[in-house]
Amino acid sequence: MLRSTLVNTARRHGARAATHPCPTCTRAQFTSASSTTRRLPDTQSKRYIHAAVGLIAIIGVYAGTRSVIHLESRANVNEEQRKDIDGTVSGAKGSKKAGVMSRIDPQEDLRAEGWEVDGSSNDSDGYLTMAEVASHHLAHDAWVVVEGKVFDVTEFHKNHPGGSQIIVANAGRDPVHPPNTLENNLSPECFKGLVNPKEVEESLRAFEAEQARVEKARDALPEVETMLGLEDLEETAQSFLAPRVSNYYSGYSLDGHSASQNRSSFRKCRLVPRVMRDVTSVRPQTKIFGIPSALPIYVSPSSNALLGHPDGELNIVRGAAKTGIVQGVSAAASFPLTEILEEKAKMDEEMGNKMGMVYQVYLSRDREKNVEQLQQVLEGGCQALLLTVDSNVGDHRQVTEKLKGTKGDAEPGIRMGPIENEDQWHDSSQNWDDLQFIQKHAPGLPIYLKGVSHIEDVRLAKKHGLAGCILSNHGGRQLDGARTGFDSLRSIHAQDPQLVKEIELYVDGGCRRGHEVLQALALGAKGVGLGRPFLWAQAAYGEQGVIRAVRILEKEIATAMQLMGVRDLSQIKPDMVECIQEIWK
Ligand SMILES: Cc1cc2nc3c(=O)[nH]c(=O)nc-3n(C[C@H](O)[C@H](O)[C@H](O)COP(=O)(O)O)c2cc1C
Repeated sequence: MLRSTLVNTARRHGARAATHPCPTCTRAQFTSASSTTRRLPDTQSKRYIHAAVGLIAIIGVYAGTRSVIHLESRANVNEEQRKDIDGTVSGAKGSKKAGVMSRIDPQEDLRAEGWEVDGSSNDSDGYLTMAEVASHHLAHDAWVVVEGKVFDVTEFHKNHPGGSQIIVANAGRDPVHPPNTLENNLSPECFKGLVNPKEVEESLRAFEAEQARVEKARDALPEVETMLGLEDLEETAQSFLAPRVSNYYSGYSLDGHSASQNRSSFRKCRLVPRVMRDVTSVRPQTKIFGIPSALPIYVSPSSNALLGHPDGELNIVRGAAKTGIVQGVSAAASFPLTEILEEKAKMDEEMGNKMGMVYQVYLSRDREKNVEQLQQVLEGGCQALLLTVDSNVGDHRQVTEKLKGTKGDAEPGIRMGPIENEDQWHDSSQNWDDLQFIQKHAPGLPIYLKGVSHIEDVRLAKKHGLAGCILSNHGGRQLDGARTGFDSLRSIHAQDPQLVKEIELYVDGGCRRGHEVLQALALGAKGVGLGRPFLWAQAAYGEQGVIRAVRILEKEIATAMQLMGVRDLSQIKPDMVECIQEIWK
């Protein structure tokens, strides 16, 4: 009976969970060959996988301390399943369905299935309470609940491909995780026991209510055509997304100095247009990372698009393909790379044209993980590699660590423990010698270093035969106080204008207007990356939001080109931008 409760709960997380698993645990599975894993018994596993309830599972990372959310659609629940589900619910609430609450040892079934149950329980029915689970919320003592099962993830989180913090941030709670992902990567000893189904049901209900609210709010949004600037898209998305999602997207490290300066650094420049030139038609086309692009912009790789919208990164694939811009896919994307590539293949066919896609990687402490990843990237046909080098340790987003214990978040009062940098996907030993390893395992792929600030590092990148650098402070999400990408470009251009011509430079961080793109181009950048704007756009309007964001920028870029008196991007010269000390308010 208990098992049926669990299975029914799992059914509610069924079919799409199998195809849209937790991004981070997808990558855990991707690397699971070498780890000690314990699969669910076959029968149970099959029932989970074949369950027909539509689920869109989202595991979200929210700024620094990260959160897990799944969106579930019950639209395709058939009558039989609905009875099952409702029966489970009413059973859990003490209905006439006998058994669920009256078991002496609810863990017996699980033992029979081969789980090691240590007999932990602290309520009269033999279950663990959520209060008990909540007391294990620190990096060195971390439990999570998945489908009513409690796991000790203290050791596991250190190797979690999506980073340690996502697990630690969810320690002590039920992150409403899809079945057959996290638990498949845990050894039997990690299993601690079961949570009372009543409590599991309550958390699902709260989750469903929140999902219904978001869906309703999204349906009531103004037409996408009313969005006139990128900031409209951001405001619109923020108006209805859950605080933890907004907070994750807008999040920054420590005091947010770098994040706010990203925006303001563009205001330290004035454009100096040329006049009386025929600019009846302008050509904003260029190459980004060596790939033809309709505009001198690209989607900067940003994790967890699924947090904001059930189609997540797939929205960006479609929007980028339809508008002809290059998409940077994050190593921490919510969808597995295979699914993103499948969507790309569909779009390539539909558009009769190969869209541009590049993949972002972090160096793992376990290089074997990178080898598998790079193989997938090569086989999948990504056209360049962005190696993010500004994240050799995990981020420190105090603002969201605080949110973890505030109203609207799951368990008031819970705070993160001391930050422990044990995360395998941030390697503080990374250095220039590692480039050989990447070059060896990604033969033929142009490599760009993402997150460079210092001119000497640009010179070293050139010396090591890299295709280019992205001047960036990671959207202000890593080293707070780090110089902005645009300021780095200004400084490097001022010190060594020749260098800017000898290696491709890109900029990201804070760019929100077409004329700002031109400012960067005037100082020698090949293009500008935008991160948050595409996350907000897809969160609010899905694919249409991404298309709208690109159209807004296209119009702004084309108009700015006309007003600057340039017909194509090669006509934008350094003397057309003047940098000043004061910041325009
Ligand atoms: C929510 C979010 C997630 C991000 N995830 C990644 C990532 O996985 N890898 C990476 O290299 N950069 C990541 N970034 C940084 C972006 O690629 C980019 O550097 C930054 O967002 C640019 O600033 P902007 O958002 O102001 O345009 C992320 C940024 C945000 C906002």
